[in-house]
Amino acid sequence: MRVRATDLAFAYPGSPALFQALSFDADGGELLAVTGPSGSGKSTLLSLLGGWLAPSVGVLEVTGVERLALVPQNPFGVPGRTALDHVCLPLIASGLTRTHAAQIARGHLELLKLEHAADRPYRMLSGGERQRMLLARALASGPDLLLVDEPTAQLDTSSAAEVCDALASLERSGVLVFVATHDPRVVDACSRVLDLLRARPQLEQENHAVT
Ligand SMILES: Nc1ncnc2c1ncn2[C@@H]1O[C@H](COP(=O)(O)OP(=O)(O)OP(=O)(O)O)[C@@H](O)[C@H]1O
Repeated sequence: MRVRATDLAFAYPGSPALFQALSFDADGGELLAVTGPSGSGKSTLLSLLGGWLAPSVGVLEVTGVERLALVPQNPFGVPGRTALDHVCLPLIASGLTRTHAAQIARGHLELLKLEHAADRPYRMLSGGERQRMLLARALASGPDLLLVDEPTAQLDTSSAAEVCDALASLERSGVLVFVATHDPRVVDACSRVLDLLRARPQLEQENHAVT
């Protein structure tokens, strides 16, 4: 699978462009951090990648993606259902038996270092465990492209570190992952960085003004 963006620009109707002249290529197995200050368009770029929005200018080619998964900024779970139940859900929905689904789900929980919490209800998971469980559930849906929005936004330092380790391990999954973040620890866990600050129209004008 492959994503190729050429000279992308995006503006919401009636608003100035959030970014422009944004070009990049990405392949399966890469983990890209989408960075930039609050309001620079990180979540908006994820929406473009997911096909929920179309670029205002430029071309965004997403090829070979049969399945897409999103871990949103404020994810939620069912308080009384276990971590294993949550991760099994997309597998059972795709037609697997409960036993087979549980076997595969435990593998995803193990990849994200959550095997100890498999049988714990969602309400008893820490913030970092919830975030990792939701990453495991996203992986269980078998995505080619995974979009993750601000995974450490509400976490303390040690939970954020666990999530960063989990994100780094996704590189081995072969999935193409985009992570919107302004957390430098998440950026460090990623293999590449797409900095929207560099594609900000206002900044470009300021640079022209200086030179
Ligand atoms: N549907 C919409 N219509 C109009 N403006 C929007 C819409 N969604 C977002 N915006 C605006 O676009 C800008 C970029 O929003 P976006 O959420 O993509 O930024 P972000 O970089 O992810 O921000 P944060 O780091 O705070 O989550 C913001 O000013 C936001 O208010």
